[in-house]
Amino acid sequence: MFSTMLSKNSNKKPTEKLFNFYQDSSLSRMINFLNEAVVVIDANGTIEMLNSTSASLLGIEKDKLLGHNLLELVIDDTGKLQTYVIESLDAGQQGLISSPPMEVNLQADKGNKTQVCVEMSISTLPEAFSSANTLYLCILRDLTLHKAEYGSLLHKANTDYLTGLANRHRFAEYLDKQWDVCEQDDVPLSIIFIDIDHFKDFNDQYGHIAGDRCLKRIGETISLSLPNRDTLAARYGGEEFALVLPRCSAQTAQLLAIRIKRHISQLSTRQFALSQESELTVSMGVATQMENRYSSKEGLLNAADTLLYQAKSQGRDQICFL
Ligand SMILES: Nc1nc2c(ncn2[C@@H]2O[C@H](COP(=O)(O)OP(=O)(O)OP(=O)(O)O)[C@@H](O)[C@H]2O)c(=O)[nH]1
Repeated sequence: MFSTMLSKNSNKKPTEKLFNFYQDSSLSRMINFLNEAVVVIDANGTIEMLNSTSASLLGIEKDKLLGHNLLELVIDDTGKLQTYVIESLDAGQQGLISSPPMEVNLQADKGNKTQVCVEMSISTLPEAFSSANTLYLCILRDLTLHKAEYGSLLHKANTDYLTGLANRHRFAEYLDKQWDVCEQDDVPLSIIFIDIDHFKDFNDQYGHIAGDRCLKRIGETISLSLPNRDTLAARYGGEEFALVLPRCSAQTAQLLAIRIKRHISQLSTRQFALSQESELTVSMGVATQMENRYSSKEGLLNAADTLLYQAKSQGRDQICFL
């Protein structure tokens, strides 16, 4: 599999087996003791030495890698990384270099993994190790675990734990971005606020656990009612939800609000494992930025909030919009 990968990328044969020369060198013996994945390349990127840790990182036997070009293993459609590595190597010919670490995807052959994400740093080896040719030490650090952990932390930082919707932080970030798009492209942007009516009474009557189940179910109902992937639904506060609707006119936002309200009203309290049937209603405020109606995103948010409180003060269970 690895040879197929390489032959796809290059018609070149492995370069003259200079690596045989280095195989028993003290450097080669030394890197084999290291826990870090280390690859030694020449100025063209040809792999002259590597240790077992790097071979196992890529899931490719050492002998198959020796003599091949490290750049052929780099996966980068733009070619920017290859250029960067080549430039670093060229610079290394002029003097000692130590490139800042960069994130690279390398071809691999590990079970069902055909690539591995690593942080690569390149430094020139002192002449004493290099004989006639300049050699470079590439240290590869596996980022797979780090990336998975980062992804999971990012998800947690942006998500409301109870409902799985976006949290307020993510809401603010997304609104910022969409406000800029709305200003630049002169397209509408709508906000919907949704607040459960008399939720304190619900909690008092059925308890907080049932209250949590109710919030979760309403979150799911909102999610399932969203028109497209650009719409962001967030839990804005305790029993309040908020939606950002990019490129969405006032009329479309109002129709969506009506749909969500209908779907929520179809939820029966029996679904929250309660014996008694009682009505669950929400109040909503809908505001749209169009024709520069608001001078800031805060103005837009205030408008949606004021409309929500108008809906509450007019008797709840209704939608207010301009
Ligand atoms: N179960 C549960 N309750 C919550 C959570 N967050 C906030 N609440 C409750 O939501 C209720 C909100 O009460 P209020 O702000 O008085 O609003 P309300 O009773 O819905 O009345 P109106 O909004 O005026 O219709 C409080 O009882 C909070 O304890 C939560 O995560 N879980």
